[in-house]
Amino acid sequence: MNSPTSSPDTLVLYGQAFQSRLLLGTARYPSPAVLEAAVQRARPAMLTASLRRQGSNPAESGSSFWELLKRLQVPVLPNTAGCHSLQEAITTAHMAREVFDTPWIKLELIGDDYTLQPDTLNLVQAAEQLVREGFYVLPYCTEDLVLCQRLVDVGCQAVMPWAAPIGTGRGPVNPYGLQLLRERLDVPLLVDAGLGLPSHACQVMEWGYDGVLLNTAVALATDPVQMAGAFADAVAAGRAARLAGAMTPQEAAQPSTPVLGTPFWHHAQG
Ligand SMILES: CC(=O)[C@@H](O)[C@H](O)COP(=O)(O)O
Repeated sequence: MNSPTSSPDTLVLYGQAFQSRLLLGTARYPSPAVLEAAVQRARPAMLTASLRRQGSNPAESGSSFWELLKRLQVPVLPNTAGCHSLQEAITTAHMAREVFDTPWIKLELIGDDYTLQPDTLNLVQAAEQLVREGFYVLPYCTEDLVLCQRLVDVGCQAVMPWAAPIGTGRGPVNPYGLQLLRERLDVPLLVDAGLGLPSHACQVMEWGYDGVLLNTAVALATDPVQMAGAFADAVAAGRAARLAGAMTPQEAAQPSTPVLGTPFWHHAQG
């Protein structure tokens, strides 16, 4: 984490600036060594960690996973993965704040076990309570515009819609909905879950998303370290393209090499 003014194009969430726009999950890697190498390659803004899934207390020494997290020196974003009720998510967030000594929480409240779709009916209430308690809440949600607007209304300074169900790697299944959401909401938006290829990440960044959070596509790649690098490069490329301003697609072919006149195209002529 850096000061908000350290670079001209930083990701700023809850007033804190990050040099990378990629957030990585830490589950399902073949080994701690591979996870470590993947993180070193991608240098993500944050690493998610689940208290419930790791099943041990990071405050206790001797747990190799928690030791590894500390060694990596990447900010940890605890999550409430696996929580199915509002109270369970709130309690897990409280525990995470205590053990990680951080106000950050990725709020995951599962409403359907088959699709792992978030419980959109209770998510807003959970987010509202955690924001009121001083948490920096990053809610995992669907791309529903009204839901995302309500999350912003209750104080979420960033929102994380899915591209597709967690772990499917299908990429953005509702491109129209995700693009519409980007147009309508003026807060940082990060796509969380369902990305399978670096091109998916690049695509959502080109649409103007501020970052992506992913896990499975890197952890289950044949070479997770190389894939971590590919995603980091894709996120940076998509962001650069967004900032560069894409050309407008044309109906008809236009020769890129004019036969006569100047080889330079002046905007005034366009
Ligand atoms: C680990 C984590 O934070 C996941 O909850 C996240 O949603 C990533 O999803 P994928 O595994 O589909 O990338």
